[in-house]
Amino acid sequence: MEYTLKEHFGFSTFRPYQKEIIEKILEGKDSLVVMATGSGKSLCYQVPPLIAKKTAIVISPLISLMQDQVMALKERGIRAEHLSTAQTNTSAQKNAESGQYDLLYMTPEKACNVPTSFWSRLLNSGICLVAVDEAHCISEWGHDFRVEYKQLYKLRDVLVDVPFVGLTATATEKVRNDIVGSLMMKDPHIAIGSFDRKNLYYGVKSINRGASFIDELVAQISKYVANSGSTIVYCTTIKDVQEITRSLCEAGINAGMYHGQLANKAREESHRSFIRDEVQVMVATIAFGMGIDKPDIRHVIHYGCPKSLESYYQESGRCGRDGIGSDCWLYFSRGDFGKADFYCAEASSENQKKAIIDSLMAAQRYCMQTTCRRKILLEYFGEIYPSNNCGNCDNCTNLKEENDMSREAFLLMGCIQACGGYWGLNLPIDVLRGSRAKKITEKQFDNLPYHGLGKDFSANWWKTLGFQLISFGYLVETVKDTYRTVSVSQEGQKFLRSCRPDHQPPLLLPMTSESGPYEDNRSTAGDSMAVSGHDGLSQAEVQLYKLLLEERMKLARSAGTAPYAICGDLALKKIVATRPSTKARLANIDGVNQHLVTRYGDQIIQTINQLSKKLELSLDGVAHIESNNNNSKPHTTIKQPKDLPPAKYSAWKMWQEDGRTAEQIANFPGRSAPIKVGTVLGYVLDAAREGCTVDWARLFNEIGITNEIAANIQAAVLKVGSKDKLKPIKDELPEEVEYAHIKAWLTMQELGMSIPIPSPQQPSQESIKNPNPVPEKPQVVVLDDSPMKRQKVEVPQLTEASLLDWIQKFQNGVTLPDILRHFNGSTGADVVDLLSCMESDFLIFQKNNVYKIM
Ligand SMILES: Nc1ncnc2c1ncn2[C@@H]1O[C@H](COP(=O)(O)OP(=O)(O)OP(=O)(O)O)[C@@H](O)[C@H]1O
Repeated sequence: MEYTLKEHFGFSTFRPYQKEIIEKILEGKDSLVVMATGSGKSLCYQVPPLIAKKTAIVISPLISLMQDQVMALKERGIRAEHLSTAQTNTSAQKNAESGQYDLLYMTPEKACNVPTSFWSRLLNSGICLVAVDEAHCISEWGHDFRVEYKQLYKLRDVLVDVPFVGLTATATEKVRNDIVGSLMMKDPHIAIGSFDRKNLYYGVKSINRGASFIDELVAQISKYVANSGSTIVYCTTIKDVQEITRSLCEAGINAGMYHGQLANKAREESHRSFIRDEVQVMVATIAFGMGIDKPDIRHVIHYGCPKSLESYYQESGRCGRDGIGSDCWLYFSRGDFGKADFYCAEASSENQKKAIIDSLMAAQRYCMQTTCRRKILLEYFGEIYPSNNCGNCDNCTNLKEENDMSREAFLLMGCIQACGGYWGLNLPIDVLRGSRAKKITEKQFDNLPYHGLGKDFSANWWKTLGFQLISFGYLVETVKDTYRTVSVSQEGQKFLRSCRPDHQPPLLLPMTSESGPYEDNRSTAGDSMAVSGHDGLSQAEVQLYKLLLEERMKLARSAGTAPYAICGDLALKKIVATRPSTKARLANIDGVNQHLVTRYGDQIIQTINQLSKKLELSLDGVAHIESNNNNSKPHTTIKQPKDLPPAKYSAWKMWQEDGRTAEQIANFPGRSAPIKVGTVLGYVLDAAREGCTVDWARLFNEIGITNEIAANIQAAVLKVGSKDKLKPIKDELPEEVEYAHIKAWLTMQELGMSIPIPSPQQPSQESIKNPNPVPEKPQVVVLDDSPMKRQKVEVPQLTEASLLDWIQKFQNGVTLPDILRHFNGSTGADVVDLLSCMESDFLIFQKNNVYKIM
């Protein structure tokens, strides 16, 4: 499975749930997969056909979505095709029948209407699964119900014993049950992942609609465009789409437009040019929806509040699907919340109407609350978020001023209590604002002492305060059927008891854009790059990245495909950070698949060589860029990490960014007294542990860690069996191996990186000093702590076949020291050279310093 993952997708590890789901499918079990957008669901049905060597049928709701997926799969060397009205290849169906595709995409209509003979023939060739993508379309409770999806159960009669897999990014329990029932799943394996999109930054801002805001938006988007990556601007009306597109184009930004009134052809063209990076910005209504399978969208902007949090989660979820930090900004104006009647026009029953209003209220609450946005979103979907501060939304990153709201809180809570505590927020607010509506006079709420005391503030202002008091626990919201009521909590009662009409104890609440202006210290434009920017790449590396983006664009154009299908942004950043000089090193980068190496490898290596020379960048460093998808924050940073003292940070900066040696830093003239070289090195290693990028190849070179030394340290660590104490390790090593070597090697290991072995073209210093360090005659060696523990081994001749043969014997792989010891009659450089060639030919691969057979 891991080999298939690396060969075709370029990744070396599975994401959470992927492996177990694939295993279940291969066992023939029906499965339901409910995982967030961008979490890697597709891989769960894309890997099994490559292992089982049988076709996977994928039911997908949109032709454009199928086309994009087929395009990307072909770029990974996978045989994929779609059967739909848009298919121009007349023999596709015949080819499919004879099992010529690994993945065959079909619309539900097509799947239900092809003749049974088609299925029989394909069954003969072999079908390993039927995947129903966007499976929530099956359910009338889902937000995209498609009646044709309901017919899919009929395939069960024909495809007996074929496992069915339902996949969706949003599904309530009702929807889940519908999927399982409708697809007649038998005791399915159910995998439900977290909905937290850790790499997304959520921000909200209240705006005044109009020309000046649009100017601001255009200025902000032009910064995004300059920094590469795609942007979607979602608007609530077609008029807004047209206006914003016009403003962007007038500012020279290449923007496309997508909405329901465009002709089909124009929509397809818009979609195509966005996918292929011919336009960087798409301004659209929500019609630009489910079919967007582009992994490198860096910004999703909502101009106007969406009608529900479900829609917001879906639409903002198109952002950063490749796991790189990306931004979701929502700009709302007060008018957005007055659209309930407009949305309710679609409702056919009273219940539906209530549900629509409720959804809009939830979106309004999301906009107005001052607590963690991620928590609000996740808890809305029933997931418990364990912290009150995610550190990646505006409310958690902005220092907001606090206001004493004691009097206003006293009025609102007092009024809610006086009205009985069984209304929503609207009625008590109307009472405070002095309304004499029938509902109020009938209940004689106009006689309450609170009546009219709050007319200085708008209803929205009071609502914001109400939401804040809910989020701080002074009010509680209760949902019964579809009604929400708000009452005073125990905490609120305590506050009320301590109040007198002329005096209330202080109650500090953060200022909101409604309760008073606040400065967003991570303002919408420039600073957002701090999250979605270039992850600790140096200036020269950013330049290299931009040049490689252009090269990727050229490759994509000549191949008639999308740039992301050639190579994802994250893998490209890793290429930039490592600057591989050989195809083997390129192949070893996470995200680089065999097809990419075989097809474009030479060209990429040549380009990197040329551009790196021009930008004075060294080759063969170690990448330290991570996606933000697995809980972890990006490792690389150019800002000072919180836990790194300034002295260490400045030593690291001088070493890594200014290119000084540890010795130069130790004796830097600006210092009051010189410090030890070892101390500087220790600082650099501490900085690496705190997430700062370190050019390990340079460090190893500077302190003299050769291939041999690295191999010796690894062997000593294995022998000692612990990395906690340095002395026992040092005692196992030759005199010339220093503590500094051991510390550097261990730190690199701790950070999960591979040894920067000098490339074959650049022989290690060791091999220059001592060109033939090993005895010429084969000899007998005794290995004490390696996969071949206590075996006597005849030292064999080093050839590709003998090396392959030998590695093959060890299921858990072998380390470089193991190989060096086994092929003791060959020089280290020869072994490394051969290993590199075999890696670039995808015969073997390296993970955590262990070589395994592909
Ligand atoms: N094991 C992995 N390691 C690294 N990246 C991965 C892995 N699995 C998937 N990805 C990447 O994650 C991104 C999102 O994957 P995918 O398209 O499968 O998500 P999804 O869950 O199907 O999203 P959606 O709900 O939008 O369809 C892709 O760029 C994919 O290449």
